[in-house]
Amino acid sequence: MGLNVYAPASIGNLSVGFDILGAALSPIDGSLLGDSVSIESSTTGDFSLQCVGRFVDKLPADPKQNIIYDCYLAFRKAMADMGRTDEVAVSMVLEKHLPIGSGLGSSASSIVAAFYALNEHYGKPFSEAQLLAMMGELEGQISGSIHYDNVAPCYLGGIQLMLERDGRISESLPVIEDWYFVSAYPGISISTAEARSILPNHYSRADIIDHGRYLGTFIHALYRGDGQLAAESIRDVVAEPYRKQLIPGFDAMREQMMADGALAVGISGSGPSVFVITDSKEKAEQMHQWMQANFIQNDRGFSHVCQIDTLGTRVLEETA
Ligand SMILES: Nc1ncnc2c1ncn2[C@@H]1O[C@H](COP(=O)(O)OP(=O)(O)OP(=O)(O)O)[C@@H](O)[C@H]1O
Ligand SMILES: N[C@@H](CCO)C(=O)O
Repeated sequence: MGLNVYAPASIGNLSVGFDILGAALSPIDGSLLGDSVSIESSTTGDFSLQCVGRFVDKLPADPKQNIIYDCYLAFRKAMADMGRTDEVAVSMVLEKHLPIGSGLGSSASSIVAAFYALNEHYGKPFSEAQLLAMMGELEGQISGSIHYDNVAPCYLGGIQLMLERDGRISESLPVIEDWYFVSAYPGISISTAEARSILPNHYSRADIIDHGRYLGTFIHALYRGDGQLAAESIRDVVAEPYRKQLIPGFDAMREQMMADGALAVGISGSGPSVFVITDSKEKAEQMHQWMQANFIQNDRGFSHVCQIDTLGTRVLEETA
């Protein structure tokens, strides 16, 4: 029996909770924005990985350099640690729909889809919390430090706040139902590790106070269902001032979106994708058109009108 698992794109940080907030995205036109992984028992007795999809060309040529293989090794080791050593190897297919270094949680999407598929295939040996811990570790291998703000929303859906306590890595926050997100990827790539390395090691007292106030107000406003206040609190003093120089046309885009009635504008994860929040579907469609005409740099770029994906990672198909 085989399975096909889909893991949605995500916005790390949400511009107000660096490394500790993230949201999963779902295009409102019903299309899928995320990687998927198919899995079945190997007929040769060896692990195999085949990669297909629009953004496959920038993946490492050797499947054993793909993060999916590291997920498989980590999963098998964890199973061996619980005494399961005689399991049959698997054949996996990765459909790579998220561009690498996009700010859409591309590696997270592959990692989460892979672990979820492995867990389903081997009869769910691990709990949600155990899987999330493994996902975070693998994401940390790629970007240089463990952060869950892509893997947690990608896996669990919704808006996630990282608690990072034993067994409670992440918890869901309330979602503002009438928020529309325009998510635009300009078509260039930014390495997460590099985008982290340009951030300051120290912040001023004023920045720390502002950051605490914006984040506290944001979470308070979500619990009150006050979308206006929540969106107004989306202000980034930690990353945007330093990272926006890596994104061509960022300031002009922000100015245009605010003039067009955006409630908030920010960098998606470590960029170069950006997100815009509005409470009007019509405005979101207009902003999406503007992004396509003005922000996207080449034919690899794209834009989508999305809402929060509350389902998270799921099985799309089971085959006999
Ligand atoms: N399945 C995979 N998906 C994405 N990246 C992979 C995968 N397998 C290996 N890699 C490697 O991992 C690195 C991912 O880099 P990085 O963390 O900057 O990108 P990302 O996770 O795609 O970024 P973002 O979260 O901004 O979308 C690249 O060097 C890429 O070649
Ligand atoms: N929180 C991470 C997300 C990376 O996608 C960062 O901004 O570096």
